[in-house]
Amino acid sequence: MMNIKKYLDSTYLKLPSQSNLTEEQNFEEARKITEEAINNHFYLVMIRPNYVKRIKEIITKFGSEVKVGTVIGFHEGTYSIKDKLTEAKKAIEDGVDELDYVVNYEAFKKGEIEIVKKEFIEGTTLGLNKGKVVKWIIEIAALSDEQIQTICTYFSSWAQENFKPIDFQNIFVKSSTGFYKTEDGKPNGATFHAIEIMLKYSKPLQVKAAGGVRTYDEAVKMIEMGVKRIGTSSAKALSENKSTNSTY
Ligand SMILES: O=C[C@H](O)COP(=O)(O)O
Repeated sequence: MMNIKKYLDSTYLKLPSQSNLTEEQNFEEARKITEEAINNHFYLVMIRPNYVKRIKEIITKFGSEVKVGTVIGFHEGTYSIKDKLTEAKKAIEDGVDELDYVVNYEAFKKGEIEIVKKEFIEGTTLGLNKGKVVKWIIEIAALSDEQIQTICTYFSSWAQENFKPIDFQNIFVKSSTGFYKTEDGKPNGATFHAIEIMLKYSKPLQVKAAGGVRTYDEAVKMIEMGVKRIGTSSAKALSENKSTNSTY
């Protein structure tokens, strides 16, 4: 059995309104997955920006090596570049280790490539200069295969033009937010088909599969394909080789 724990970004991104909880009860859910990540040695916990400071303190208090990641511009990605950078800077001040930006994929689909290029370069530069890992969520369920190929190709070439080869291990293209609303029945998260395209065209960057990964076997297959990180709200079940139906 493969030990998948070091690939897992254990995720809790619901807002209180999405889980019918008070703010403190919602934070409690984030705290629970953090303790679970610490006890099970997962790689990272992925939580909303306003929880970063307190979650980092908990991890530090435990003396654990679990990293803290947060989402920027979540979940539609349409925030301005300025707002994304402001949110990212605050998360860095609060002690975050990894920044998962949502790409302005609506701008990309409208052909406004300069917006996407600017946010990719500025957002990545901010993170790398502070020693952070940076990921760009492209929201594959909103894109055609051709669009996935194109955006991954852009990221690959912008990265090679603007950053050093040593940085490529710290820049990821990530599949999904897990929150995108699709037509009935269509998956809103990572599919093997889309991951294959991402792996092929994002090189030399890394790929993170997130959204709808619900079984150990799916996770292992993606890792064997070349994915370097799995984002999932079912980390514990996956690590124990149990499948789950839990969804956002
Ligand atoms: O970053 C997004 C989540 O990791 C994916 O969510 P999910 O596992 O609940 O579908």
